[in-house]
Amino acid sequence: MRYVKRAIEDYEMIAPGDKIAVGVSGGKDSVALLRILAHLRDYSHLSFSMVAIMIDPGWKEVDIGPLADFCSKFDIPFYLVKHPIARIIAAKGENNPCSLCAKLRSGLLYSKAVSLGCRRVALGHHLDDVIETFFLNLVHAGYLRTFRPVVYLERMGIHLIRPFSYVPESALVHFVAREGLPVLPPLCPYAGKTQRAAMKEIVEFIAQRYPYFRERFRTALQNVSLADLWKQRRPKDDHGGLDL
Ligand SMILES: Nc1ncnc2c1ncn2[C@@H]1O[C@H](COP(=O)(O)OP(=O)(O)OP(=O)(O)O)[C@@H](O)[C@H]1O
Repeated sequence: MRYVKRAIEDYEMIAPGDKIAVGVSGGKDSVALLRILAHLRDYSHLSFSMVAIMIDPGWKEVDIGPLADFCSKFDIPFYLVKHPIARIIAAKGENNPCSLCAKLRSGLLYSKAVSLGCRRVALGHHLDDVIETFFLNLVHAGYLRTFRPVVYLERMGIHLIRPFSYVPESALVHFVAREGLPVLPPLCPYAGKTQRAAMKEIVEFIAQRYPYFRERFRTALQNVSLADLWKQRRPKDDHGGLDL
């Protein structure tokens, strides 16, 4: 909770009167995010309201009952948006299904949020996601780049916020178990099989040797010595980072 509050403060993620849409996959991270934001809504000086939005891409049948009950218990309006993303991907014979699925899912999530009057969309990305994304971009695309705690999407007029940006994944695993939160089975057939899983192993390998690695990584992102980076390539040489 301390880390979440600090990230929210450091990056001014929540303003008085905000209505926040929480993107919920049913996985542990987004369910933990729902629980913690509901707690902050009810017991902190922050004054905001929230809704939960789940995009069902139609990979398989999922019983969302436990999640809907959980939302109702904590007074969080729950919206399920069904869209045949899985069918679209199968019809296209897509060779990068994760990227297309993520794009379509995000579009649906942001549009639903806007239609509900939400100008902030909260996502459950945590510190391990930040580090893994950095390494994915480094290794596969040759970029020093990862996602930010807050991003303004001008086209949609919304801020994406990532309140778990300072929180290591292990803390969320413990939190979810301790609170007995209702985590649904993965919606996605590719879960755990992506390139990200390989990066997870590498991050864990380094952290075993250097226990403060994750924390150091976070502070490093806030202490970039730009003057020591190399001369940048011209924009026409820019092939873009990985779409992660
Ligand atoms: N189907 C979905 N509907 C709404 N929001 C989603 C959905 N899938 C992912 N998100 C949002 O995007 C974030 C990152 O998605 P990702 O697929 O990387 O999930 P993850 O790291 O496995 O997290 P989680 O444990 O919440 O599934 C999630 O934490 C959630 O906020």
